[in-house]
Amino acid sequence: MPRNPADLHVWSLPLRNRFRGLTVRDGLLVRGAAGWGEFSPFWDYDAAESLAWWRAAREAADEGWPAPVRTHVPVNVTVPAVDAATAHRIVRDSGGCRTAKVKVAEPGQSLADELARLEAVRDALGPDGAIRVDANAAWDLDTAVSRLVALDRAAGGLEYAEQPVPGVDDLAALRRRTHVPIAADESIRRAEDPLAVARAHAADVVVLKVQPLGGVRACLELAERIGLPVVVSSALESSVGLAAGVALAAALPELPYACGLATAQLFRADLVTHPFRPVDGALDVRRPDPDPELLAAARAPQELTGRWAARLAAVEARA
Ligand SMILES: O=C(O)CCC(=O)C1=CC=C[C@@H](O)[C@@H]1C(=O)O
Ligand SMILES: [Mg+2]
Repeated sequence: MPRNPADLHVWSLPLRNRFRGLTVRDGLLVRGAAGWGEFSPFWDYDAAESLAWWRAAREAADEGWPAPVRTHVPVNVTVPAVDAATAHRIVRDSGGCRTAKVKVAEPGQSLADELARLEAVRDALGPDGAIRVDANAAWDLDTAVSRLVALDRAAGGLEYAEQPVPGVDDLAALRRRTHVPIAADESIRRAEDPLAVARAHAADVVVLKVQPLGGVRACLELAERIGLPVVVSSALESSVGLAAGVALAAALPELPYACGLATAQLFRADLVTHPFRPVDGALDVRRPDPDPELLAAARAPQELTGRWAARLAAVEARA
């Protein structure tokens, strides 16, 4: 069904540090009977791959989400591939997060940069915090084996390594060659068959993201079928989109790990008056509405709005 243009808002918000190669994040909000949904596939996702993201936005706008079973969601602070001093500050100012996820394998950076970052994060977190790393599938198997030895030592122990290598077979092989637990992210969210990870015993933990996996209900069903511990992470959404991740984390029967949903901290501005910021290392389970003034301030330039309209039309043609 075509949407009323008044119910669609294209936004663009600056990030504090480069993340996933981006310094600005943009997306589209859609309003329906159940509230606001967010559609914000990264620009390297084509129309076919963006369809799941649109399903998630439609679920938020038209149906809403299943009831929560908890009132708070423990979260990790996300540390981009920044220098050690910045990493230290990000962890210190994280709102009490006891888990840090540190980006590694950034193009142009050395192992020494990563070791310094991890040491700084450990220093800021103290001895009892948990540190995980995310390599976004950048290493080959042998590199991953040796890097994890060094990073594990610098961090004073790693909780897990997220997607150190690309494929399911390599994840499974790496898991046999390291004592660091393995989490699968891209092998779930960009895979033809997200259950292959479980069949191949390729991971100890799976990362689920609401938009790329087609909504909160789709993720709950997938979590049940995968049968491995789940970490809910954001896809770098505004706080309107983050609410869907929070709803998933709040509805999962078990939540043994901190979730990667504290990414509002990576934004310089947001669309809601009270963005999702951790207090005592956890987010409140709630669903904030966008603030009209903040929406107006984040309004995308006309050229970008046109590109999102074209993108949405291409995705809807496939829906
Ligand atoms: O998990 C987190 O702490 C934050 C979310 C996060 O890291 C990501 C969000 C969006 C895009 C991805 O490159 C990245 C990830 O790989 O998990
Ligand atoms: Mg990841």
